[in-house]
Amino acid sequence: MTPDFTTCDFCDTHKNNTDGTFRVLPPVFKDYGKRLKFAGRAVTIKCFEDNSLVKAALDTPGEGRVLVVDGGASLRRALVGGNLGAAGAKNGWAGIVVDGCVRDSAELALCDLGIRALALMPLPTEKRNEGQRDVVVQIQGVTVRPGDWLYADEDGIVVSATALT
Ligand SMILES: O=C([O-])CC(=O)C(=O)O
Repeated sequence: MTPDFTTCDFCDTHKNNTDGTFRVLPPVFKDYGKRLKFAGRAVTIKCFEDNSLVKAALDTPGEGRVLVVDGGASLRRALVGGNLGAAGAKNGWAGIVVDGCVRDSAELALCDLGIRALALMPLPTEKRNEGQRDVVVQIQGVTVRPGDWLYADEDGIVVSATALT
């Protein structure tokens, strides 16, 4: 089911927010998944050119949440590919937002969840089991905390400390 919201309406309502509870991600993310519009609470991962924790998360039930991956904006390795995308969809994740790269674009386009990332990169990571989960991350300089609400549609991606209606 497509969620019923628009990021533009949220921005109209919250554009004067000054306490940082409403945040807008920079418009640098491209869309690679089957769902353009998705929303859910954030689960965060911070990692660098190692997707061990991303795989571990997507292999567990997503319960409608969004996996937010602070990959340090690396353009050198792909943190999500076709297998991980398919696992995320099968396990009920609403979406994946990667401050970094993904690969297997043809397969990702068939995955029934949202996938946003900076770019495509065919090189995979080396899995060294390094990284952190459930920490405060910076996505393109914007803070995302575990449990924040993330809303993505054709116009952009916004993050809020509370559920938006
Ligand atoms: O396993 C990886 O590193 C990413 C990948 O290629 C996939 O998800 O298919």
